[in-house]
Amino acid sequence: MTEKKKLLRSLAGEAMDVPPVWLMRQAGRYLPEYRETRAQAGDFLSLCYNSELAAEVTLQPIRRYGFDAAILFADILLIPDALGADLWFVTGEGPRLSTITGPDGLKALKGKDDIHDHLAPVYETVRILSRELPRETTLIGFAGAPWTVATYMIAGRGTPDQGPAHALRESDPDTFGALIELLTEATIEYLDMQVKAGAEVVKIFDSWAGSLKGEAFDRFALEPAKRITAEMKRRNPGLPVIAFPREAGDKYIGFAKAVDADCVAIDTKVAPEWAAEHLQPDSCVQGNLDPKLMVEGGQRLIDEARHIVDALKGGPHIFNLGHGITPDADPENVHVLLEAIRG
Ligand SMILES: Cc1c2[nH]c(c1CCC(=O)O)Cc1[nH]c(c(CCC(=O)O)c1C)Cc1[nH]c(c(CCC(=O)O)c1C)Cc1[nH]c(c(C)c1CCC(=O)O)C2
Repeated sequence: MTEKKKLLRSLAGEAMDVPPVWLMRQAGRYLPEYRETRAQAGDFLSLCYNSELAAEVTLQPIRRYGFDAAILFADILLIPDALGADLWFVTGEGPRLSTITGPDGLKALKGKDDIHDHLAPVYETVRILSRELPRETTLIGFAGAPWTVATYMIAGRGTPDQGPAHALRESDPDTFGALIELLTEATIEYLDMQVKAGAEVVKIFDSWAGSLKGEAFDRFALEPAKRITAEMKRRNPGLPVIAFPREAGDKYIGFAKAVDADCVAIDTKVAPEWAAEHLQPDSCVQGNLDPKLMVEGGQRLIDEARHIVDALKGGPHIFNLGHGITPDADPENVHVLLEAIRG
């Protein structure tokens, strides 16, 4: 009999003394082997669309550290790229896109079913990974949530307060609503292809969910996540879903249940004890070490990692960071972290 993978056991609701662990952005610039493979690909986007090399960088942190999960190497902004927006990355600054400021910009985009030729290399990356990953490692597929992706499509770049997206939401609710609708539908098609190619879990990254308040949060963060999850589970019965409405604050309460997600990922602002009390009764909780500690290292890293494990060990928990590991993290500190968690 084959043992169920550890990450899948947590997602199914099992509490464990030693939780499964993986890190957001575990394949990335803090690893010298990543920087080398990216240079070989040319640049970040070429790496995302080079299936062999994208699979290689996905596997690098698995070989080095033996994480319980691998996350497909890609980016949340490949969806706008596939829909026909222009996308490029400015080194040291971040993404740039053509902007959507009204109905014309929206009309110029492709339909939800016209994305697959463009995204075929991503599906191929997933197929390679499902062949090459160790038996015990779970393969996570992902997409950005419609709101977070829309914030980049509207502003044409990352913004501190998502101001342009909020402004369009107020001034042209039809265009804004239609963009969210298109992204919701395209995301379903995209994630479904990832699952058909071998992804065992999907995660929905809503990095800017926290800037939506009150009813706007329910309409543009919760509702799209709920629709995506429902359709993914209808098409793929038993598929586990991780939702990450980052910085949702009190809106974390009841989110997993309302969305029917198996797991909710929490950011660094959430106290793990609070998550144990308010979130774990509904679902598995993923998180939430401060990525700064991966730079700092030392006893604080060990103490904080153990604190999180202890606070959440009464229910299902996947150990992770509260946001992505940063390029200045020390690769040695990942060993320190794993030793603190696994002993
Ligand atoms: C908002 C967002 C993006 N991308 C993503 C999000 C949501 C999560 C979050 O809030 O961080 C998600 C993402 N981006 C990447 C992954 C791959 C999987 C993983 O290892 O976690 C995932 C899941 C690779 C990446 N995506 C990016 C890199 C760095 C690119 C490089 O190699 O230079 C990686 C490894 C680039 C990227 N991509 C994006 C930005 C704003 C940037 C620039 C900032 C930065 O440079 O860190 C958009």
